[in-house]
Amino acid sequence: MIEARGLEKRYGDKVAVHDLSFTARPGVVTGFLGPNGAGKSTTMRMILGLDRPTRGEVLVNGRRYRDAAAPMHEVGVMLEARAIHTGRSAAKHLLALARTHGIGRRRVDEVIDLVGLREVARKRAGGFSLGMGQRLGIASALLGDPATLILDEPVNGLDPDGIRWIRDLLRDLAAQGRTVFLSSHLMSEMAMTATHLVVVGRGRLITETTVAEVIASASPPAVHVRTPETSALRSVLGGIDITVTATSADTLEVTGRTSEQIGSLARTAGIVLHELTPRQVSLEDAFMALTRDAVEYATAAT
Ligand SMILES: Nc1ncnc2c1ncn2[C@@H]1O[C@H](COP(=O)(O)OP(=O)(O)OP(=O)(O)O)[C@@H](O)[C@H]1O
Repeated sequence: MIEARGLEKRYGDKVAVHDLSFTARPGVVTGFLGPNGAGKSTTMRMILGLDRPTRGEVLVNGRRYRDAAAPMHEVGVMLEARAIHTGRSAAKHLLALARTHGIGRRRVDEVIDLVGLREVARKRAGGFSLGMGQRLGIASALLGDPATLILDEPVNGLDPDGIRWIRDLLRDLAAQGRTVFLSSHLMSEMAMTATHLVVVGRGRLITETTVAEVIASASPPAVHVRTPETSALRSVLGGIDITVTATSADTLEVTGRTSEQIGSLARTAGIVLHELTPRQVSLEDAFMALTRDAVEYATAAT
């Protein structure tokens, strides 16, 4: 469990984080989402005691991280994925880390298998691809079998296979009752891994919500319709709760009716349809709308 209460961080005149309160609970993957410069890294550093809050506090499993007796067993950390410049093999790197924390060789083997690095475990980690480096970073975070995981941009630069792998792994870890907290500035990536969201903009909390709620509150999905009879279709698609926009001579974007409803209406009126496609809500758009509002609010308030 991670609990931030009234967190604030100033660098001189610059307020990087302002009165930030949120909770990341065990058993769920919580995404920490915000555009560049929103204060995510600063908040993560404060969670880990690497930066001292100007005001407020943040507790991990009920106490300050720096007061933890065995930090690696409490919190697994991967801060911003960076290339690992090490001449050591992945296995040796993990073993060295394990030794300094009183963790046995068997656990090293376990995490190597868990992150799928068995085949390259004896190769020099310095030559790893970004994806392999991410896996090694996650293996290091998992070494102490921690109750809480904090990962900064873990999906950054991964290919679709890597994203799926990390999503499944993080969901499994949460299902085991762990707290999983990860940051990203990309809503679409976050929607694939997290279920809960803490959204920040300009150092302030915008909302604590769920991915499902963001999708539901986004502007209603449109249906893309292609027909040689646009004016006939327009006339049967009347109603105050419906909007029909022509996007070309033979295509319409319709909101307020499902594709099933449009198809049935067209059939009843004997109108030929060449295409009928429900559009996915753009999560990136929903996120932009959320953060844009906060920026406007901040501007209006000052
Ligand atoms: N040491 C520092 N001194 C002065 N300003 C800082 C310092 N660290 C961060 N900031 C500022 O605080 C704000 C928040 O930065 P932070 O790196 O926490 O954001 P972020 O959400 O992690 O962004 P990104 O996704 O780009 O890493 C930014 O405006 C940044 O320029």
